[in-house]
Amino acid sequence: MTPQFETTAGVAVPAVTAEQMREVDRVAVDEIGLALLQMMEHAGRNLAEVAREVADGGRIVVLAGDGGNGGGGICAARHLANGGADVTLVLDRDADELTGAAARQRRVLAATDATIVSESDVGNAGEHLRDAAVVVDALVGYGLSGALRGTAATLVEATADAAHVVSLDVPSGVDATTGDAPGVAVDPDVSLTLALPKTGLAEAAVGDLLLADIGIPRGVYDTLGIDYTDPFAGARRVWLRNRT
Ligand SMILES: NC(=O)C1=CN([C@@H]2O[C@H](COP(=O)(O)OP(=O)(O)OC[C@H]3O[C@@H](n4cnc5c(N)ncnc54)[C@H](O)[C@@H]3O)[C@@H](O)[C@H]2O)[C@@H](O)CC1
Ligand SMILES: [K+]
Repeated sequence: MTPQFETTAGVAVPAVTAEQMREVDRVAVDEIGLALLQMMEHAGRNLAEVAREVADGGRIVVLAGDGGNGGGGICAARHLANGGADVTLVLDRDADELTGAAARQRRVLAATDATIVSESDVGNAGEHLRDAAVVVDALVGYGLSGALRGTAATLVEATADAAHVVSLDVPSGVDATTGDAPGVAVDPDVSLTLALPKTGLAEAAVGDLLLADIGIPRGVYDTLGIDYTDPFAGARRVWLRNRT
């Protein structure tokens, strides 16, 4: 039985596997014409607003990988810096290794006064996270393959002592479909998942669960035969709970 979620207003929200979400992404981009950067901007803006609320004026550290999840985190760092927050971006690889949308987001971030730490400067990962009011986890989302390894794993281990952790889409290290953690995984206070909740979020430790509207038109879900009712009612994001 596919786990179901619902909004606090009682609207049923279907959960999807990583594979199904990849299909949603593909149809949105290839068939409907929505650009990845458009969806990523909504992801990043929502993430920035959530992180800003939790930080309450304190320092924010964003951990970012090199995929769509990382791109959303780097975008959030821009919106946070634009709003005057004290933001540090810590990358799990060197900045010049970033590709695609994540590279584009990092290029734009350079026009803010955010501090950018590349993998080679990470050194003692805990150092960068020590006095953060909020750590944003944008290392890996539904693109996880196997147990977290390398700098991403090191950074995830350092989040254990963080005051507050907000994960983008899926806590890094958690399998979006099953909820299993093959290796280390983030144990967040809040997870901000995108467009539709993933089936694994019903099983994993996700903290409080928020669903963000990233502007996907219902025609994408209709094309894929996903029974979708708008859960947002005009809001940018809504709280979800497991549907018993
Ligand atoms: N419609 C959607 O669902 C959208 C999703 N977006 C984001 O895009 C994400 C999916 O993007 P991608 O497919 O690029 O994948 P991810 O960004 O989830 O993960 C890929 C990255 O994780 C790293 N990685 C994977 N397994 C690892 C492991 N075991 N150890 C260390 N590093 C590992 C890869 O090197 C790569 O850098 C979603 O989770 C979401 O955050 C947004 O960009 C906007 C649209
Ligand atoms: K994540």
